[in-house]
Amino acid sequence: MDNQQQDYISDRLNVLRLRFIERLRGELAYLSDFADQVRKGHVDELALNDCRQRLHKLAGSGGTFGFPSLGEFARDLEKRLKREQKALAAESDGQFDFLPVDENIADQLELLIGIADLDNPLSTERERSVQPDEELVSHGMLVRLIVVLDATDQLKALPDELQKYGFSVETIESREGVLLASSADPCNAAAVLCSDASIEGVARWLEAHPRGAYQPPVPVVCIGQAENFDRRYHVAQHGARAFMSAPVDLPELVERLETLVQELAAGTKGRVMIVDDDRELAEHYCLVLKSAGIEAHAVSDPLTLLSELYAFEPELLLMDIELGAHSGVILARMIRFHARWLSLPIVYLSSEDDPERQLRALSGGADEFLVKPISEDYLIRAVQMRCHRARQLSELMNRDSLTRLLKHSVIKQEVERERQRCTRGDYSSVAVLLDIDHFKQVNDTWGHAQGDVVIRTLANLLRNRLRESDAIGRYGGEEFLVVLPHCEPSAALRLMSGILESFSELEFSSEEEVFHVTFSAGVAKINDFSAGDQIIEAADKALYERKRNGRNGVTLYTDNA
Ligand SMILES: Nc1nc2c(ncn2[C@@H]2O[C@H](COP(=O)(O)OP(=O)(O)OP(=O)(O)O)[C@@H](O)[C@H]2O)c(=O)[nH]1
Repeated sequence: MDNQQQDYISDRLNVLRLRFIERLRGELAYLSDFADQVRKGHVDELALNDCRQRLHKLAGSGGTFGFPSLGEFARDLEKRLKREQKALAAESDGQFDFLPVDENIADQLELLIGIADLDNPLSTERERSVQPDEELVSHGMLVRLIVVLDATDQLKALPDELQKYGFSVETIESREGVLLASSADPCNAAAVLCSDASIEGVARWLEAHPRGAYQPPVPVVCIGQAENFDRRYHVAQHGARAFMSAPVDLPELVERLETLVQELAAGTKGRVMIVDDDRELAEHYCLVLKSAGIEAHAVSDPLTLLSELYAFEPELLLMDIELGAHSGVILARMIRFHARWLSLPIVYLSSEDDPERQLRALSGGADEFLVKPISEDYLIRAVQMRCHRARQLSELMNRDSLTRLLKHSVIKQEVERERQRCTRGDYSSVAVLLDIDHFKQVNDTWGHAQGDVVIRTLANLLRNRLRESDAIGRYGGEEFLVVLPHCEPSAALRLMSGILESFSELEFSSEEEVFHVTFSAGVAKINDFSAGDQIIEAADKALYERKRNGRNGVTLYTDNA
């Protein structure tokens, strides 16, 4: 997010605060009038309920917009009113139009009005948070690594080797003066690689380049000979996230880097829907989350909740408990009627702070409670953590454990979904089926474990070389299926030929012997077919054709393939 967007968010937050103050004036006038009615004995059940709901809203939003004491006072008064309401209902048994509300409530309301100093809200100024540069941390795009070279030469060959896997690699010297004076900015790197001898200097260098408020530190991967506990402890103490023994096993290192890169990207992202009938508050939360790079969407009308869920597909739902005439607890139960949303984490964001009532509300189908008012910092971190966990769970369900690519059934569905999308949008998309050549021979010669390394390496290479919008799945044992939206077959052929060449150049080693592996691919234009299965069948025919005519190449499906 650039400075302009951050400024826009700050301006919008200010507008919302001013709007809240305007609304607060109206609310206070209402409460003052209500206090009069209490003194005159002119309060009925409906009015009492209305007043309690207004206090509930103030309790939730006061602190957020710079009036924390007012919020707290409103919360206490709301509880008081709730008790009063219960007692009066039991006493009157519905016999009277007006309820004999305790005059002390009127006194309390007047006190509340007195503490609301509308001209002096507390500052809710926020720090400008620095956003992760998505291009450099997310999968499918150029991932930037920094290799810190030193006299030990342990990392000398790494830059060239890592570039073959599709990483963009920058090198710098480890000598402290050079490192600190270097123009290389580690903040935008997905990882820093160094030897164990350089770890202290690297740690100091990273300290001099702190990342943004809500970003995890740049992961450091340390490579060295340190076999003993003390050395490894020293490396961990200086912040290394991974340690690998030299000489480094390249596919293992690439895999570790891939995991770190994905964790880094996943840790800061998120897709959240906020349901709150208080429009300003909902928009405020949205803006706060957006300022930290989280996608957020606000819904104020419970009637549109389900359709908005399907349209936005959130990873997390934050919902108020009292939504005017509707209850968040019942809405949570309704959401669970739909199998699609059974695993959606639902968190109540409410001013309800009574643990007993919170527990009762949770039994309705939600997972957790966050109590309003909530600080911006806490909201962002809480959402980031929960989205991260939700994504981990969904990855477990949808991803293959060996390669972390989409599972067979998921990638198959993706082909059909893309067919529908590109037909609707009238653009060209492509599906590619890839199969490793003579893979049985690889297993037979080098062993099954080495065969697994080859499969994982091709998965990593595909992840690095394809766009984030592309879908990559493990279709079978050594077979991969890729969906390339917005892509012409000619471009897919060029792209696959490039990946094919890189893959054939990679060196695998077993028992000191080096071997190379190739793959073949079949390409089909998605738009040419009326069902997903036909597309996969066509790509498979093209792949078979390729295998027949000499492997290590790409073939486009044509009617006579
Ligand atoms: N190591 C390993 N091997 C697997 C895995 N899944 C499938 N295989 C093996 O992959 C091999 C596929 O062999 P074939 O289908 O005969 O094809 P191929 O040897 O690749 O020959 P061509 O496709 O004609 O080039 C079989 O030996 C499977 O046992 C896996 O997860 N790990």
